[in-house]
Amino acid sequence: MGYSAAIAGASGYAGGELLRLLLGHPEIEIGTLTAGSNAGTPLIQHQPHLLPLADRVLAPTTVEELRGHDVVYLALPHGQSADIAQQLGDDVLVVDCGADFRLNDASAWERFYGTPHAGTWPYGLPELPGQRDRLAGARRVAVPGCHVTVATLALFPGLAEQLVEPDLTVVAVTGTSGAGKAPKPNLIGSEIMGALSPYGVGGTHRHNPEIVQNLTSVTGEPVKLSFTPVLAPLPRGILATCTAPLKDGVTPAQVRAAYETTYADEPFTRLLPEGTWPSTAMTLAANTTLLQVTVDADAGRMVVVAALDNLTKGTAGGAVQSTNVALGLPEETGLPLAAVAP
Ligand SMILES: NC(=O)C1=CN([C@@H]2O[C@H](COP(=O)(O)OP(=O)(O)OC[C@H]3O[C@@H](n4cnc5c(N)ncnc54)[C@H](OP(=O)(O)O)[C@@H]3O)[C@@H](O)[C@H]2O)C=CC1
Ligand SMILES: CC(=O)N[C@@H](CCC(=O)OP(=O)(O)O)C(=O)O
Repeated sequence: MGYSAAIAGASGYAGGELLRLLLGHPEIEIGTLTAGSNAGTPLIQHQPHLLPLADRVLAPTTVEELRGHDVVYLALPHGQSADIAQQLGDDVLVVDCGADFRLNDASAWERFYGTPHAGTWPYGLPELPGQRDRLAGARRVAVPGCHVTVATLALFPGLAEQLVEPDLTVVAVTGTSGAGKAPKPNLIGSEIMGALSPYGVGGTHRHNPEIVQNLTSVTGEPVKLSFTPVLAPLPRGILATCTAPLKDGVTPAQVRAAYETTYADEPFTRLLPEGTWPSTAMTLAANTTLLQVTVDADAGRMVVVAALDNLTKGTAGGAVQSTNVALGLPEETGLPLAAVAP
């Protein structure tokens, strides 16, 4: 094994998925695992699916515990990363699954998160144009939000190829693990089961500025976005339906060709054969984003449907993918392409 990795937040959902993936990574050895209030307890109590790590005990989340590794993954609540990262050397690769270092615009951060902006790190979405070069050799990586990954991958090819107007709608149906393990008032089992519930409606969700940032970086012009997340009674997965007005004269063949070309060589993002629509089940536990694109001629809009697993490509898989790029390893190392079915 070439590298050692510590995981802060190992008792949580993102930490658990990182561990599941790293157990299959041939170049990364799992080092210290830390938690907050659950420090001192066995990992297996919180992650009973991770039997190979049954002998591990969670340490407290301190810089001393995290030091001495080549890679440190932070899978902590927002706002916890800056202090730790500052105390880790510039030679350590720090990969933050939280939001703290994703946004360029301090005023957007303050508006949506309500705290002072900590800064901006290289953004962990290798599929974005030019991003692999920015991630190669990086020692700090900000992993995107899960809704942001799916919406960005669904929309940027149409925008980059100037096929659609930058006036976008995204409706993303999401599983509950996106909200983390900590109890939440809108995540009471008997109220979630059997219900679909919108939240963060009307441009208020904190992923709005992040999606806009990514898509603006591709178009170079302002982007208008209406984003609506919808909570669904399933543990993991996001299915996003994304639309944009077609520019005059653009044909369905041009739209399909743009997506085929953009994703032809991408290891994890695939345009499905015509007529096959993505579902969350097709991406379960895989690091994939599956897409289908069509044109609604009557509405004059491009329609892209995209699915991913919020814990795999949407968090931990994306984090490992960017780790591979940053360390100069083959990008696919340790990352599953095959999902679980049925
Ligand atoms: N879930 C998802 O789909 C996605 C999550 N993310 C991001 O990943 C990060 C982790 O999310 P997730 O795993 O879902 O959250 P969880 O609530 O499931 O896990 C949070 C983890 O952080 C630890 N923790 C909480 N408070 C503290 C503290 N004060 N000091 C040290 N450790 C603490 C918890 O430890 P303990 O068990 O001891 O409380 C636990 O290990 C978040 O920033 C989230 O936004 C990003 C994209 C998608
Ligand atoms: C179901 C649910 O609540 N999902 C979360 C997605 C969290 C995520 O992607 O992570 P960050 O918080 O790190 O951005 C949400 O919509 O806020």
